Amino acid sequence: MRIDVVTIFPEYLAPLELSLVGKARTSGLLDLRVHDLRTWTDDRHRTVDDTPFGGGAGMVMRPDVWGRALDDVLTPEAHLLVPSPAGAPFTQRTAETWATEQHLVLACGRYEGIDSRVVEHYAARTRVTEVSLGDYVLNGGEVAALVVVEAVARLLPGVVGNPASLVEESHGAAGLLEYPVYTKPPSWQGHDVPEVLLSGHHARIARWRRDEALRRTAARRPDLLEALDAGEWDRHDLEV
Ligand SMILES: COC(=O)c1ccnc(N)c1
Repeated sequence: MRIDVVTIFPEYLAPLELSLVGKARTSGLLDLRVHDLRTWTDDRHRTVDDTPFGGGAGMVMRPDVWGRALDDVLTPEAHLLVPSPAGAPFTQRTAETWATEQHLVLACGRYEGIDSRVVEHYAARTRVTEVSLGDYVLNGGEVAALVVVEAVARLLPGVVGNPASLVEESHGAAGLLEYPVYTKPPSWQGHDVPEVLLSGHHARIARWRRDEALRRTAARRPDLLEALDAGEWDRHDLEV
């Protein structure tokens, strides 16, 4: 998979040289390219913004600079992603879908955002999605780009050592939050690991984990349970 990120702060994306995503780039599993938007400016001051039509505070990113950048970076198979608080919610399901794409391009806005004609222009010739991480505002799209790239890249075959570890995560296939995890020592600060996990009885352990996932989800994210097909579980499961 190829991912391009266009930003005025390329160094914001430096963490993607580390750990699993960094290894995926080195191994060639992920072709990640980070571009400085100022490459496509046309003046001595390398200007990327201007005052907003209609007045108001702040500055807006210019369409001409973004147009030259995206014309260079986009390919026919690209999906253009624009992080924005006004975007569609980014979820694990979104990450799973985007992990099957050939080419993602992330356009990171700053200031008050990118001139709206940029999305309008490219929506007529490629797939464009404005994407939101949640109901809050950031100073720019770069942090959102880090999240999207990590959430997608880790799903690419070969990136995570043991694919089985992707199955039982929060928001995974079962649509539940993940169960609590423990390691040595069996007792720590007076807290003991649940006995069942030391029993070696795999069926009981699996049942305990499912019950804990259901209990946590019901307590913290009842909205996720509403989304589950009612036939897949019964509320009496929680009164064990
Ligand atoms: C400038 O971008 C944002 O503020 C942003 C991007 C993605 N998700 C958000 N919740 C905010």
